[in-house]
Amino acid sequence: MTITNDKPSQKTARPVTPLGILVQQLEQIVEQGKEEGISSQLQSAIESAYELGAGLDPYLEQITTQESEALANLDRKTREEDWSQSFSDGETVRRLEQEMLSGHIEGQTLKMFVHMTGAKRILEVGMFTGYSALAMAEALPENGRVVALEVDPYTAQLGRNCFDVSPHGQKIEIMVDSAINSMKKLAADGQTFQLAFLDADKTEYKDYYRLLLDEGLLEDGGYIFVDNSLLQGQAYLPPEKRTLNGDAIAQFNQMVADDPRVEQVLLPLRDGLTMIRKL
Ligand SMILES: C[S@@+](CC[C@H](N)C(=O)[O-])C[C@H]1O[C@@H](n2cnc3c(N)ncnc32)[C@H](O)[C@@H]1O
Repeated sequence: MTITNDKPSQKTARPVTPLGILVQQLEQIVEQGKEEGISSQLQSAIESAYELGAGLDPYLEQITTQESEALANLDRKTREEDWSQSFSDGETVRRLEQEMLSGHIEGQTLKMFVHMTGAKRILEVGMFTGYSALAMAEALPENGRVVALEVDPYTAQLGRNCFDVSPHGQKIEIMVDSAINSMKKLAADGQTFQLAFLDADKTEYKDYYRLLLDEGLLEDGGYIFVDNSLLQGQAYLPPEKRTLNGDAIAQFNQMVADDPRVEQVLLPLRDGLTMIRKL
């Protein structure tokens, strides 16, 4: 059995989703089985399990509407960047990595959600190089707006350069500051949003959620989409297997589940995407 992965972005990116991690582990078990000469029946069973898992993401990529040229360009620029060098050189204020980018499937999902909800004012918390911001902007009408929050000026500028070559880029306004500061400013200005996408500091998700619901940033009937709500499986793995971020996500998920002001569903897409509706 040959294990291949044709997509250049996936060759170098380390797995950051429960499925990606599971597939990597199965790949190691398949190889180990060959070395240790296990029974052909067991070898064949683990190869089938590997095949089932490994085929899913490439298939989703294949049958999902292809991304625009502007999104493909943004993805390429993000992968070309040497993020660890940029951090060592002091260009980025945070340690960033290409794996942070949401990408094709999640971008198309968010774009579809914007069409379905008819949202015109969107708040993105955690922009990075702007893949999700631009994907959502592509679904907005001309008078729609995405306010994208990002603490790192370098990545915000990289995103801005990519937005400027898209016909939808002018719908995106970037605020460079800590997300909490920006959200407080927006609330003080009386700004409201119909849709918010949370994707910044996992340990601050609870604060973003409270600011949206308690400070009036999210309109009644509005939606919050939350990325990484499975956090590589740590949300449901035993507490001793969780990192600080895993703990934060598990607590955040429970807080949302216990909140009678909303209804929600956690979609097992990529690293988990929770859809929350304010009642
Ligand atoms: C996972 S990435 C966002 C990915 C992006 N949504 C996409 O689709 O490509 C998280 C981003 O949030 C930013 N971030 C982290 N903590 C932040 C904070 N406290 N305030 C504002 N931005 C923050 C990071 O600099 C990083 O660029």
